This record gives sequence, structure tokens and C-alpha cells, in this order.
Amino acid sequence: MPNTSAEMPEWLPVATLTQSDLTFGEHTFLDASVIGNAPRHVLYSYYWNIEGGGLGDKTGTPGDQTRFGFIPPCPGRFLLTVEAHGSDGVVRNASAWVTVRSSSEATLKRPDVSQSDAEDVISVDDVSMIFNVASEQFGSLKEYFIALMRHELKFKEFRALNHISFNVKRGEAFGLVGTNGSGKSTMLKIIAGVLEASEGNCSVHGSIAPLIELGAGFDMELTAKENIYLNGALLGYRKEFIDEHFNDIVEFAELQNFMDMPLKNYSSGMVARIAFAIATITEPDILIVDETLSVGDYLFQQKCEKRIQELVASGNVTVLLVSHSIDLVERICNRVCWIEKGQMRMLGTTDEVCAAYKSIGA
Ligand SMILES: Nc1ncnc2c1ncn2[C@@H]1O[C@H](COP(=O)(O)OP(=O)(O)OP(=O)(O)O)[C@@H](O)[C@H]1O
Repeated sequence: MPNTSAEMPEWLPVATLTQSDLTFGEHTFLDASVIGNAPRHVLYSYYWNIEGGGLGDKTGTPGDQTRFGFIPPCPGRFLLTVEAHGSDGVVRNASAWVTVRSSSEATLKRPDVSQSDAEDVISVDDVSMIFNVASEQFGSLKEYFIALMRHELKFKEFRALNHISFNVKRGEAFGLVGTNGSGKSTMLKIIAGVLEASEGNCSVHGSIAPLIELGAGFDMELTAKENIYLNGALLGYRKEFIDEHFNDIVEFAELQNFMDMPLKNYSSGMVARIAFAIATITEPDILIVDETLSVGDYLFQQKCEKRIQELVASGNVTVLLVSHSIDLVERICNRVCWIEKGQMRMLGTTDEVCAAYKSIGA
């Protein structure tokens, strides 16, 4: 079992960027805050350094200002640091990296629509999902159990998915869109093997890293460090493999100072960071992402998006993405399936499906 004896500082500053990946000419903001048992007053000062150089620029004396605007003087990598001066006399700092590209550098693009020779890794064939739901409402759990004991519970069938079919090829980034309650998560759970379809067939070839329900595969009473081993084991990683990649996981999640904290004290965004870092530390055959990114801060979302694009660009990883952010789906996915109230409404290229989906609100 990993060692969990290191002590947590009482409070820590947090540096959050509005944007960490800039094109030269753009600017970003660094927001400072404090987590933990914070002292009554905290004053902040800011400075930046260019990677490999000593171009530091410290702003005057510490003050109340919690937002710092940064205008990069040139393309490159910059470390933006916030120094927090607590009224308890302790000074701590937190940093975040900013990458500034020259405007000519190409940005990552979504993959081309696969040609027919690529192998199908997911085949959804005429799948329906029927849930049995209670046909009457109960005022309390007690009333429910009384009805249950008397065999008076009546159920009705609810079709969450109705005859859905699609195939996803190796190396595709495939999106599922639809309004609330349309059946997207149910579809992902069937693909991930969490639910069994009531009708039809779903076959999957390859290893799956599912990021479906935040916290699934974690024990909230254990520390983050212990959970990395636990969740890694559930994903099929050996202990030696986690030992080898532990620092990469922690570094990606940017939670170095919180490894010995029980997960129950983490925010949902922090849990998402750990879950995403573990799931993507290697190249899974299929990465399933269901709104996991939405709870993360802007900086983390950008980092995950970049990682997803790298995985897709490798050509080996298939990504299945459910998101209410149509912009994200448009940036990442090459094909999209639109499910509406359990029915398949449209299947096609990202541009055509997203354009049609966006037009329902017009
Ligand atoms: N275990 C279950 N028992 C009964 N009904 C369920 C169950 N799971 C999901 N449903 C119902 O199935 C429908 C589809 O749910 P699902 O979570 O798949 O939708 P979604 O498209 O992912 O929604 P959202 O965008 O709001 O997350 C909903 O009406 C939901 O209430």
C-alpha cells in the first residue's frame, strides 16, 4: 500500500488561468484563490518567468487584487506565479504554465472521417434499452416499502433507447449529442458494459477507459494516492505500471500537494483531474468521455482536450464523447450521432449533424 504519511499544509494558494494556450497577441488572466483552512487575510503578488530565461517581472507590493492580466512579450512558454501572503505570516505560491504560439503555428485539427478500410471497434446493432419504472409516485420510502411488501408495486416500461444502430471505426472521434434525458449516457453505459441492452447487440473490440460517472471506481475514504492505485487496478494496470507512471499521473492532474488528502475532501473538478489523468496515461483502445470535463476549470478542460486530440492523432485510439458543448464536439469529433428521446435522429459528419442539431433551438 502506498505511503500516506506526508503532512498537508493547512492552506494553499491556487492559480487558475482563463486560457493557457495563446496565440501571440492574445492575453490571459491568472486568478488567485486559497483552499484549505485559510488565514483571515491573504494578499497576493504576481510574477512571470519565461522558460529557460530569467525574464521575471514582479508586480509591486502584495495587495488585494486576485486577478492578474498577462500580455506575453513574445512566443514561448511562461510560468505565471501567484505569491500568497497570509496574515499568519506564511507565504506560499502556486504557478501555472502558459504556452504562447506564433500565429503561424498550426493548431490541432479533428481527424478526417475514416475510410471504409478501418476496423470497426464499436458496433451498435439495433439496440434498445427498456427500464422498468414505478408507475405511481410514493410520498416516502416507507410508503414504497409497504407497497413492495404487499406486492402492490406497479411498474411500467420506459424505452430510454429505441432501435439504435451505428458503427465506430478505429481512430475515430465519435460524438453523441441530444437534449437532456435523450439516452446518451445510457448508450455509453451499454458500450462500456455497465448496462446490458434489453434488445439488439453491442460489440466492442479493445480495452476501454470509461470516464462515465465521476467518482466511479474510486473510494472516497481513501487518499488520492491510494485511489490512483485502486482505479488503475480497475482499468487493468499492474502495480509496477502505476509505480512507473505515478509521477506522470500526478503531474498531469497538477495535484502534487494533495496526494495524501482523502478523496472525500476533493472538489468534483479535482476528482475529474485524477480520473482523466489515470484513464489517459497510456493509450486505451477506446476512451469514453461523458461530461467529465464539464466540472473541470477552463485550464483543465483545455489540457484534456489537447490530450484527447493527441490520442486521436495517434490513429490507435477511438474516442467516444458525450457533451452539451457543441463547440467541443465540433473541435474534436469527426462523426456525430444525434439521439433524441431515445430515437436516432441523425448520423453523419460533425458539420452536418451539429448544424442540424443547433437549428432546433433557432
Ligand atoms: N436506471 C434507470 N432507471 C430508469 N430510468 C432511467 C435509468 N437510467 C436512465 N433512465 C432514464 O433514461 C432516460 C435517458 O437517460 P440518460 O441519462 O441516458 O440521458 P442523457 O441523454 O445522458 O441525459 P443528460 O444529457 O441529461 O445527461 C432518462 O429519461 C432517464 O430518466
